[in-house]
Amino acid sequence: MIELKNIKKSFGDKTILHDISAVMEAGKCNLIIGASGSGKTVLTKCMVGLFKPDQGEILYNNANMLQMTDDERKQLRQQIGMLFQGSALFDSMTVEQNVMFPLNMFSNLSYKERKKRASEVLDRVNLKEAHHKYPAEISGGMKKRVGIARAIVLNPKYLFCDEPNSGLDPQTSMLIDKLIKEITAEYDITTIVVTHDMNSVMEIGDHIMYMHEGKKQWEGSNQDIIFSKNELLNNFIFASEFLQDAKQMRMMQENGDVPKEEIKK
Ligand SMILES: Nc1ncnc2c1ncn2[C@@H]1O[C@H](COP(=O)(O)OP(=O)(O)OP(=O)(O)O)[C@@H](O)[C@H]1O
Repeated sequence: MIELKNIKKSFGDKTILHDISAVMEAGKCNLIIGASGSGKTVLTKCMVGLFKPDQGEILYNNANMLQMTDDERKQLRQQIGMLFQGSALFDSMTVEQNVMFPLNMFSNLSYKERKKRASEVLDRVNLKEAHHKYPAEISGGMKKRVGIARAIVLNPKYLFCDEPNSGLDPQTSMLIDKLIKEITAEYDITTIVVTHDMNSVMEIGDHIMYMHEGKKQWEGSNQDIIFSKNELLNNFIFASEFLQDAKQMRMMQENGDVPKEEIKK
């Protein structure tokens, strides 16, 4: 579990994060959603230690990251896996070499053990056949899978995914979402996903935090989100036809037929 307490962050005289408190639940997919510029990236960079908040606490299983020694922070960093936007693979390395990279850097395993571990995680993300291919030879969806394999190869307790569906077609996006959700539950990871994708919100959003202009405006589950009374959140999510349809279906199940113009109310 990760707990944020009263996080504030400014750049110069511009306040980016205003007093954010939230909980990222263990074994769940915790989504951070919000419009461009709302502070999602700055917040996640604070959470992984790339930015230092001006104020507040970031508790990883009750230990405040901001008060850790360098060694403690280094140890914590090794428990965090990251899936970057665009996958960020090394083009000059094969798929297998990309996945082995964190093991080469941070583990004491022998070459044979590292190869075995890379093979295990590549199998887990259904990339048995791609070990010796280069990133340029595989599809965007496969690159994301390699990125996921690399992010989990050190058995992290925490997984950060930045826009995991960017650049993917809807079907591949769904497969990547499903994989992230399965891995989160299987390995009991605290997963944080920054996304604009409303399909993901409904599919994998165990816990969702909505940010607007650097403030947390709402948090809840994908079961609650379509019935939220928060006007800013509603304007944001119901820009998506998909969620309007989801809400209509839910209301029809519960109350009988409801005309579409009623849904935004
Ligand atoms: N290093 C920085 N220095 C100064 N301002 C920054 C820095 N990083 C981000 N900002 C500002 O912080 C604000 C929030 O940016 P952030 O990247 O967190 O938004 P976001 O919600 O992640 O947007 P997007 O969905 O487009 O990625 C923006 O106004 C941005 O210009």
